[in-house]
Amino acid sequence: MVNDIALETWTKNGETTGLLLHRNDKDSKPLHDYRSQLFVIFVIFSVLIITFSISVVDFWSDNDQYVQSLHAIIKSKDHFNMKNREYFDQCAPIVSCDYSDKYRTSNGTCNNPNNPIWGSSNTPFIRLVDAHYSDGISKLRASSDGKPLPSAREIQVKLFLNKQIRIPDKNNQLLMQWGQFIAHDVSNLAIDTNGEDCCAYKNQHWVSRACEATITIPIDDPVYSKYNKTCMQFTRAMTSNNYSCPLQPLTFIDDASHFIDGSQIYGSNDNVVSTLRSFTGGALISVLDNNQEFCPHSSFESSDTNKYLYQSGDSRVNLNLGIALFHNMFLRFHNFVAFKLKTGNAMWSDEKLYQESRRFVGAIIQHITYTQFLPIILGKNYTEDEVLGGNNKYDPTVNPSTSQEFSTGAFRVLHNIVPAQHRFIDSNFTTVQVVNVTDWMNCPYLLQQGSNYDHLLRGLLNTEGRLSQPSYNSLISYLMFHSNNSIGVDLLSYDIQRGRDTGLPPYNKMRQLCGLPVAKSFSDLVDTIPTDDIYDLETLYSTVDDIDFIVGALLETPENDSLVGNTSRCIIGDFFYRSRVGDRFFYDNEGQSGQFSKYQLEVLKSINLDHIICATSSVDNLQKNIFSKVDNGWYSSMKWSCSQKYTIDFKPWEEELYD
Ligand code: HEM
Ligand SMILES: [Ca+2]
Repeated sequence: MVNDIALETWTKNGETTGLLLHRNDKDSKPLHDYRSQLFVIFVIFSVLIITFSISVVDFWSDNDQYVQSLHAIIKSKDHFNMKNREYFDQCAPIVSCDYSDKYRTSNGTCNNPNNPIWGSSNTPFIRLVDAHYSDGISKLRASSDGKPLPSAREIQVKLFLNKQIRIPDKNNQLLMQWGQFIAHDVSNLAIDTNGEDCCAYKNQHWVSRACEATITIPIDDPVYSKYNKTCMQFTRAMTSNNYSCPLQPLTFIDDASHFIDGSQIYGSNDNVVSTLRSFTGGALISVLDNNQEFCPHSSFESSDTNKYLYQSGDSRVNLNLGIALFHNMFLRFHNFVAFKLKTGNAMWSDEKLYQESRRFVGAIIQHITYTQFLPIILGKNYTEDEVLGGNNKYDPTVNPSTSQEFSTGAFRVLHNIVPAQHRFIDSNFTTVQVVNVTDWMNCPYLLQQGSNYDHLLRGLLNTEGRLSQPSYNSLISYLMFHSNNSIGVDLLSYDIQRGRDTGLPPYNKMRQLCGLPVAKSFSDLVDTIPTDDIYDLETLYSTVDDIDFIVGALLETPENDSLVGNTSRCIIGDFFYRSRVGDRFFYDNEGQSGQFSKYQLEVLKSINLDHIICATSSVDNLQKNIFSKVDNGWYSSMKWSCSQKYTIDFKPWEEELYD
């Protein structure tokens, strides 16, 4: 009996005295004799001891977890197999693979020999934590007391808007642009844009699924109230149902190949790939304008010359001028590499030149991301220890898929470094134009006029970035996708609402996953969030368990030399760790069919973003650290010229030499 109770008490982990008394009341016989009383005292005493030891165990296990490395928590072998099992059981396509092939497939299939569709396009984002919906299936999460959560825009207004810090960052705007470029390599969540004006139907009895989650704007909103707007257009994301795979709870599909493989340049499936290839000399199709090379134009509204859009491997190529610039830069770089490889290998076919150039470009994108970008985003030590740590052996048990928590949550925190404006800087270092980011969304033609391509690139290089902070810039906070005569939408409201749309777990759950103690009350958040913000959170949310992930993550004080707080760093670090170790074609993996030769690898490791800029633009002087802003006063001493420093040696690719 004692053992039974003790065992039950132990297994219930802390729910002790109540359980015991309840069981005694109900189950035990009246206590008549002294022996029985002694027995009760003994039991109570044991329970007290057990209770005490459990709290000690809890205390230590919390703290123990706290110091555990990220991988010990997330990398457990079965974790990912369990999470998306339904998809794999019911909907996964069957593919046939040739594992001796040296090149990646366009959609990312056949990377993992045991699970050939892991990380391929049109497969689900993986969940690190189970989906959180109020009905367990698809309805947006509610507060713990059952009431609706505060509106996403109300949170933006009360917690973030107008808290902009205008201290310039030591990093330049190019850093932000690399981040978005990589985001689009690994993550593309299709949105159900059915053309409906959802706010027009808001109060009707029935609304389409896409329109279920419009964002309520508070009546005293400092911006939207001037336009009498109380509802923000928002449509829900597509789910696996839209991909003929009905699953519950909702499961979301990544349209991009999850690997860092340049799929945003080349396309994530064979159809897109073939529309972008010229099929001569391994090159991609391009247009020449004023002696400069640009991405091909899509036929959309081509009658109006100013309204052309670029075509590339990712549908968001035209989203903003900076991302369009990067697509053009990498198109040029691919064609530059193909040309150089052809020069050294006259016999290579178009196919061979295309695949070798793509493999080269993909390797450089990984190299820049892991050695130049991540040390700034996550901090140098964290990147070295947690993301690059260990040997460079491929581990087929690691699932490389993009996580929902990374894509809809942690990586979006870096929307806080998106600047409101870009500068166009000419070769004399004079600013010739300043543009609002929000005035040139889905409208890239400015980039192609005169020397604007080089001017914007010089602007990104030589303009201080927006300091990482708990707010987004004021323009993307109400002018996203605006037209001439209408106000736009707010990116932070979208990020919060998208988190709810995709069933992201709340902030406290993410803390727990990352080894932080679960906050039992708002005041427990003090280890990661400044006190003033905790007070504000308390006025908005019913309990500490209700806080949206991105809201908590944005408020977290950045860790050491990183740009993000503890939980974002953990989730971003997890993704980039898995994306390296779980990618059979990772550029410096040893012992795999796609492995580069020793000399090729030496060259690849010596190349960085500087080389790409030098090879593809007329910018000819670059700061030693490409993502840092250098004062132009120090111009000559702080910069290296392209011809001195940034040539690329293609000799190790000349087959004749190494056959
Ligand atoms: C001018 C710069 C940028 C603009 C205008 C922009 C805009 C957007 C928009 C409109 C969305 C979709 C919102 C939704 O409907 O849910 C989005 C998604 C996203 N953004 Fe940005 N963004 C920018 C820069 C960045 C940067 C710097 C990062 C990270 C370093 C980033 C990471 C992401 C991620 C991970 C997603 C989700 C992608 C997906 O799965 O579809 N963005 N962004
Ligand atoms: Ca990719």
